Amino acid sequence: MLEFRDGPIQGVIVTPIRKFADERGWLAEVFRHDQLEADYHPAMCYVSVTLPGVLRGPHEHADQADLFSWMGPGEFLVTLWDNRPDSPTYLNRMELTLGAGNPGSLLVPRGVVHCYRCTSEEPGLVLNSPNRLFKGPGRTFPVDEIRHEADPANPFVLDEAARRNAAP
Ligand SMILES: Cc1cn([C@H]2C[C@H](O)[C@@H](COP(=O)(O)OP(=O)(O)O[C@H]3O[C@@H](C)C(=O)[C@@H](O)[C@H]3O)O2)c(=O)[nH]c1=O
Repeated sequence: MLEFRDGPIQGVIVTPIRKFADERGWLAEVFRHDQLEADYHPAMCYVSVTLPGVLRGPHEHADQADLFSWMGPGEFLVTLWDNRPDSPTYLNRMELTLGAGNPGSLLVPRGVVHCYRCTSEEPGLVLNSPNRLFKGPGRTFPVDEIRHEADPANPFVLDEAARRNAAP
């Protein structure tokens, strides 16, 4: 059984999202190539909405890095685990709260297992700007995903469930 400990994960980057608000509403930058290493420049972007209480993941990518942006509506609890045996932070776990109350983006390198749960009473929105195309050019390749959530006995699935059950 894997033993996790709380701590930073090498290569994970958390960046606050600054909202420029005025009488019309607000505007925020989501990513800039001058602030991202070239290997992490996004290849595409998609948006998803997650219903209250619902968990997406945990899973990881063999090659892709995800660049998530949470800016509301909604709030999320995000959990990451370093699953790279050659990493100095192997088996470290990070938890973050991101969304309308704490807008931010999160770079998740390959090999870092990740999941997020919508914790608000309203559905939550997230953008993802990964550095690879989903299913590759023309959607002709297999999906790059290791879906830990498919196995209820998986250590990442069990760790997420244990922490949620222990939460006040
Ligand atoms: C990710 C993705 C999915 N889809 C389609 C496939 C499927 O029919 C539908 C829902 O996709 P999924 O079930 O893979 O969605 P989901 O399980 O929410 O996948 C996401 O989970 C979070 C935790 C992540 O880390 C992301 O990288 C992403 O993999 O959308 C695309 O067309 N393009 C995409 O880029």
